[in-house]
Amino acid sequence: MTRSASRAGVAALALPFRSAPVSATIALALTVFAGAAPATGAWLTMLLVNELTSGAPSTGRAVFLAIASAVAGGLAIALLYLAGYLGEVVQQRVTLTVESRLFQRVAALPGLRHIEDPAFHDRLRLAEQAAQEAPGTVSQFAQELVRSVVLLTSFAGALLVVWPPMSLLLLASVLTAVLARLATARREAATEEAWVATDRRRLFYRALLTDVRAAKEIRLFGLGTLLHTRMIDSLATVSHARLSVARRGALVQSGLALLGAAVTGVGTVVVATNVVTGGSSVGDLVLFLGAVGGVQNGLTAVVLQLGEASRAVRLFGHYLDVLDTGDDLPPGTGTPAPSAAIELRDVWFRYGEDGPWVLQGVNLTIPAGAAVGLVGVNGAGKSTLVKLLCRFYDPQRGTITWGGVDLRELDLAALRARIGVVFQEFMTYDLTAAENIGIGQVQQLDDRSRIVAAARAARADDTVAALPNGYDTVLSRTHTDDGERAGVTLSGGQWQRVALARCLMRTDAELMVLDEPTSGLDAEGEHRVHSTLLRHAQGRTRLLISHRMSALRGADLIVTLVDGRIAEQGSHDELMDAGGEYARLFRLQAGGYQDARVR
Ligand SMILES: Nc1ncnc2c1ncn2[C@@H]1O[C@H](COP(=O)(O)OP(=O)(O)OP(=O)(O)O)[C@@H](O)[C@H]1O
Repeated sequence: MTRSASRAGVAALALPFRSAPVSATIALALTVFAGAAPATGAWLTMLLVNELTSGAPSTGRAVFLAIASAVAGGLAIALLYLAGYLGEVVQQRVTLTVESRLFQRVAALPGLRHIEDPAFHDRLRLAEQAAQEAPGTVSQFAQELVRSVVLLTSFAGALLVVWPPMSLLLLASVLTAVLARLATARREAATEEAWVATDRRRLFYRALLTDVRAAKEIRLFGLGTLLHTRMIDSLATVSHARLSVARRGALVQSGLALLGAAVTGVGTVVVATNVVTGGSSVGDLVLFLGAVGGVQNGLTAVVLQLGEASRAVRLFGHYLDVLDTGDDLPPGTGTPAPSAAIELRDVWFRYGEDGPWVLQGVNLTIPAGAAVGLVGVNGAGKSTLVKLLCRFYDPQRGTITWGGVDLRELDLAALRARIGVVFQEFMTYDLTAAENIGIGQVQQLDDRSRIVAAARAARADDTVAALPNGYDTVLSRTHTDDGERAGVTLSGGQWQRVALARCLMRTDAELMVLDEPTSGLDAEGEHRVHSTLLRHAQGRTRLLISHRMSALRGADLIVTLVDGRIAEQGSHDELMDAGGEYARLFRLQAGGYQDARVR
């Protein structure tokens, strides 16, 4: 076993004892008792048979032995059931621990690198599966092993007394079975690893088929059959791979079972012949058959569990890997200075090591308290720049400073607490309206007056107040609230106002970023948002991204981004006079509104 496999094995084995120490220990003790019970029963049966065939049997002894043998059998079964229940208790506690630790790690990842990495998602899926299974499987194996060791020790004496070579024959057949099962387990684990991406695709198609947001397109474009076919094809591919490994394993195991039966046959013939020649008693034959049956059943169970455990241990390594995943951004500890300018100096950024540069040597000063408009065609790099300001990634070259301090040196939570953003792809949460707004400042989630104030500032108050249950209405088509009342959903523009209200919950934020904040709003709504922002964000630094050029006209500074480079910057008038990219885009849009009847 490699070092990492033994580490995974020990960790998986320790998990039940860490999660539920008392239940796990009692379950183990009960299993040990249950392991000794069949051998005790077999000894008692042998004594009973010998008593009955002794020539002068005693009724009292025979009755005692019969009752004792029945009690031993009953006790063995009762103990197993009890151990089974405790095993379930342990399993539930392990599930809690595993889910909690796994998703605590995911939730604490500071940047977006891991969460955007398909390999990380593959590992996470394997980790979740394995961490659910492995502790139960490994501890079952450990219990089975303990039970079998007790059982084997108690039967070994019997086999050695009746026909010693039988022990060696059984040992040889068991070793072969163990090796074969381990090889199958390795193949099973490798198959899961090889096909996890396909399995995730299946889950993706399945989720799409039930996704309310995708439902309209799926129906209009008639995508149901396509998605269903792809989902089933993925499932069939994975099933086929699993079955082929299982088939090979079953063939090998049946061959080995036949070998075991042949060994038993040889032993039985030898002992039966001894009984005929008077070398052994009938009781000896009964004991021998009980011992061989007991040993073979016990060992078969152990070998099967061993296979499960070794497969689970290998996959459990992925769980440990996820827990060990390093932060995708090095931590900083500095405190941001209040009311300071943000400076980008020769910032170069690309998403992947081989990918194209998205930002190419950006130099920009965002003065404290200014309203800065960012303009550029699709894909120019505007949203990427916002993500760097929130430090979701670090630039490959150059620096971004706030108050003269590199963002990398600032405490990440403190940095992000200073920023309020309405992202271009903002979230619509299946939560209540109040929660949808309140999570903008999660410490104030229960502060209804603050939530209402934010909604008013974003002009979302009337809409929310008119909902069937006001601020407590669940904004969802697929979830009900605690009182089983169906949720409702908002229009695109109404959602946008709720997202804006969420951002405005951050009354202390020094930087407000609005990435396309008004694209879903009607003309009147857009005008209101801008006047709201002027009022509520006065004195704060504002970065506004919009394709509606008129929305940025009043900004203190307008910056044009072309292919990840700053092409020009200045006020609206300066840029119009310069006649560059900004003036071109502005005229293009303004031209669309010219109509002889409009003055
Ligand atoms: N997470 C990502 N991983 C890889 N590439 C990305 C990612 N996000 C954006 N890109 C790429 O970076 C480039 C710039 O995208 P960005 O979203 O910054 O543009 P934008 O100026 O905001 O465009 P738009 O006006 O369409 O919103 C695009 O080519 C895009 O494909």
